[in-house]
Amino acid sequence: MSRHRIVRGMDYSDEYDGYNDIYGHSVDDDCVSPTDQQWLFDRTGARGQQSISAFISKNKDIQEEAEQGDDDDEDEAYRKARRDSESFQMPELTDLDQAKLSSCVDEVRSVVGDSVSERRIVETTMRFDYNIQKILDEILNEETNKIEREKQFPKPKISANINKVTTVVTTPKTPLKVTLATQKEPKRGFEIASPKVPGSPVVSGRNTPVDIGVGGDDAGRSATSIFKVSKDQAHRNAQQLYEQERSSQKSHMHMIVIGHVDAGKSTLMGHLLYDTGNVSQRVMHKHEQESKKLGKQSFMYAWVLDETGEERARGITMDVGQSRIETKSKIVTLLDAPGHKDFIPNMISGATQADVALLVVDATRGEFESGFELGGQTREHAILVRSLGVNQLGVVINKLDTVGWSNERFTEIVNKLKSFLKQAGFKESDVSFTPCSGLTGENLTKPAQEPALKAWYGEGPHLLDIIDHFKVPERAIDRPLRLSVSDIYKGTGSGFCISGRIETGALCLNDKVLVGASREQAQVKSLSMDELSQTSVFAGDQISVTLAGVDINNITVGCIICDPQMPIPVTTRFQCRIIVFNVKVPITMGYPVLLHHQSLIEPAVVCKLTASIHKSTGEVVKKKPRCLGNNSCALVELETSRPICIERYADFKELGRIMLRVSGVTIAAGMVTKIR
Ligand SMILES: Nc1nc2c(ncn2[C@@H]2O[C@H](COP(=O)(O)OP(=O)(O)OP(=O)(O)O)[C@@H](O)[C@H]2O)c(=O)[nH]1
Repeated sequence: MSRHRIVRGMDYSDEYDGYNDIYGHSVDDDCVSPTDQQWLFDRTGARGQQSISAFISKNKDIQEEAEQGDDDDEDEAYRKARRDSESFQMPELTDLDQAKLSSCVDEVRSVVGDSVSERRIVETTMRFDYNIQKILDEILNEETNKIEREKQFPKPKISANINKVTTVVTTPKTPLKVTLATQKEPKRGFEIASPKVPGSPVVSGRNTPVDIGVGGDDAGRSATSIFKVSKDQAHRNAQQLYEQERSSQKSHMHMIVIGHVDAGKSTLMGHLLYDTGNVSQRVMHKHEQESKKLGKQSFMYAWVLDETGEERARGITMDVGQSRIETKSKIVTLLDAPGHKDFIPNMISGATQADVALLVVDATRGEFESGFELGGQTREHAILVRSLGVNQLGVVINKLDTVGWSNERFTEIVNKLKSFLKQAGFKESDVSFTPCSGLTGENLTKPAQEPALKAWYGEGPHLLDIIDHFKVPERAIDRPLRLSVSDIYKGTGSGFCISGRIETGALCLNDKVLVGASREQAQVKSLSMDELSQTSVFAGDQISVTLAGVDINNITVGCIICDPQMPIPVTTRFQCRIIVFNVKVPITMGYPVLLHHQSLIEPAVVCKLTASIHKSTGEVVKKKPRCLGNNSCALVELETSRPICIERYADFKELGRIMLRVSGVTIAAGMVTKIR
């Protein structure tokens, strides 16, 4: 079973088999961590590092490579290019005037859109001393006059024969008749069903949002008549395009690396990147010298992915680090997740992008136990990734050097994990176990060299083999576009950029899309993947997009960008089937939670307990229960304070999964069954 499957024409009851597979078994109560530990965690005085000093003394300094290129020159060239492209000088203003100017520019833009240059708006604003009424009258009158002039004196068009000047009458653009007084507030798609919604995003007015209703399982599924897209976009055969563009390339996969804090995830990935030639000797030498200066040489490989000063100073990963490696058969993007429980929201956001996962456990005596049995993150991470649809798992029994490469310790850990992972919903055939040491590099990219390990493991698969043997999930390319936004930032040119993962469908340059719950229309101005520009991107790709024609305030992390011909439902209320993991207080009606859906984190309340259901059979055990306790399974309704984009699990598995958290603890995971 894959995370991205084509569900059109599928028997949904079959799909729910997978669901029972995940949630049909109980999970021990201590799967989530206690919440009352200190926020600031410092592991630099980490425990159980018996062989680090031995490693450091054995590990020869990495030789510095000859300097390659000059970063400073590149920076200067970049800065110069930026200066050249920004030749228009903004007036020098006080902070107050600057704020007044920005608000006037926004206001004018909301009426005239992109048809008038920034320079003209700024100059007119200065001329009319921030009087928005006068500025708009001036700009709109000028626009109308321009169009009238063009009507009377159409521009001559030079024909192929340069001696003969042909006059071509151009169709004038519709005059901009809008004035501030008559300007109607554009209707927001989500206002219909949610009149009481507070703090809804502003709509820019550059492109009126599509008014296609909110809520209901078919909400907004037929906007074709309202929103026109190009013929190419309307009739595109995405699967064919994918085969044309990608058939000669290696398949691409995203792998998240999870596990309890300090299990050695970053060190393992850093060393793997170094051994596969993805980190130069020069960079590694720099990390080694700098970490040595701070007395943290054991973190030198972790520094490859832990890039921020705070991460390095505290010796923990805080956000998901990204890098890529190439194996024999595929290209793999590595997502190094933070292990500490305070950063689980970041880990969840990373896991939503993953196709497969690598669970790293520390074999050191006492350390495996605290990560697995005593409320650590080993269990919670495994359950979270499974709940998010990841079903292939590689388990790395790491730091085996600290137990003298003991076969008994390896087998003991494998046995404990095997039964737990089965309960969590992983099939035995989809899970593999491998012994490693991220610090010494043992069994990472070549078969075991250490005699004590070789004695019982022989030529068993090394970590790179395990990664290479993951099956690439089938991508739902021929389904409508769904792009989940994980980041928003200002690009270098016009418009702004978002990054995220294409969950289903395809996206091409100049395509029209609908954005988030406001369903504002936008156009794709550029597409890139791994900093290389693209003309088309497909399900499974992690991409950056420059959008035009939409207000940046209407895009939020976690919102979904979708196909205008087949928009995603927008709602504030939906039903889902959940399994409750571990709650201190039983769930009752009105229970407040934080809803996690893709990268979205949104406050919500459990507004109805519809029924308690049997975990394995799905039969209703009790209608309208009063409360839900640990390990129970139920149908509940959730209500969010603002409208969100969501899909039923039966329609789009990728967008029909949710997670509920309270006070930093994951209390339930579920699947959307109905949209109200
Ligand atoms: N002996 C030994 N120590 C290791 C090994 N791998 C990592 N370490 C040490 O374990 C400590 C934590 O390593 P990290 O790689 O930062 O652990 P992490 O799992 O990425 O930590 P978080 O991302 O913050 O959860 C460091 O001091 C490493 O040097 C190993 O294979 N053997």
